[in-house]
Amino acid sequence: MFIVGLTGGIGSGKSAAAARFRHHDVNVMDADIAARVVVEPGRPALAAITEHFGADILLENGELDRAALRKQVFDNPEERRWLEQLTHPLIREEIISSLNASYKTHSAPYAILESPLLVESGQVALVQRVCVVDIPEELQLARATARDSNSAEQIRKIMAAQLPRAERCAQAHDILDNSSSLEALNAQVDALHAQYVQLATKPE
Ligand SMILES: CC(C)(COP(=O)(O)OP(=O)(O)OC[C@H]1O[C@@H](n2cnc3c(N)ncnc32)[C@H](O)[C@@H]1O)[C@@H](O)C(=O)NCCC(=O)NCCS
Ligand SMILES: Nc1ncnc2c1ncn2[C@@H]1O[C@H](COP(=O)(O)OP(=O)(O)OP(=O)(O)O)[C@@H](O)[C@H]1O
Repeated sequence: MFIVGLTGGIGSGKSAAAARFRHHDVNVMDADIAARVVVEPGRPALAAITEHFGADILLENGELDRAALRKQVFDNPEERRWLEQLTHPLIREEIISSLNASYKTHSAPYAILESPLLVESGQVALVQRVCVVDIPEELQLARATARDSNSAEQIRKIMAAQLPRAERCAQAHDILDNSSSLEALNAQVDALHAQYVQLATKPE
């Protein structure tokens, strides 16, 4: 299966680009969803997180208190690394099984793995090509702050835990410039889609 990794920092426009790929009936697998599945109640990872951080890290209904954990890990790089060494291998397994389960459910001849940490987590090994959604960091901060309940300070901390813009772009085969309108982004996605269809169907 030809898989394109779609990455970019928080608020760069991955979901917006993914929506346009879906419009072309491309199977898009979202790593953030896999990351939520592996910490659902009953999963071993949630028990390990509760043991490490204490029962206060759970909501009354037994689910993970994501806001509480977000605060813990983005204020403290050591705790973040602890969480990542626990969850990243599980997220990777979840991505592989979801991609296998959804194989051939869409008409496009390739799939997309949408992941904010494609490079940082090593998920890049699962894909044949890397597409980066790129915007200047100030715009990233402005869009992410406008969308989320997170403060600008919190978004800055999350950005600091991700690859710097230049390093991420250096990994890219393709770059989607999302610094202007959604129409401009969509036009770039349409062009890349045509290219990916060709790449995925060309004879070996
Ligand atoms: C800390 C948690 C509980 C916060 O949950 P919350 O619902 O507030 O955020 P959500 O999961 O939707 O992530 C929002 C964005 O934060 C960024 N982000 C999340 N985890 C990380 C991380 N470890 N390092 C850098 N950025 C991250 C990404 O841009 C992501 O899109 C959660 O992000 C988490 O479990 N992170 C560790 C797992 C992970 O690395 N996930 C990223 C996908 S592989
Ligand atoms: N070209 C654009 N013009 C204006 N707003 C945009 C544009 N692209 C995306 N946005 C807005 O910016 C915010 C971030 O975009 P989006 O959710 O697609 O980013 P993301 O990379 O998926 O973020 P995250 O990693 O946090 O999930 C959203 O509110 C979205 O509507």
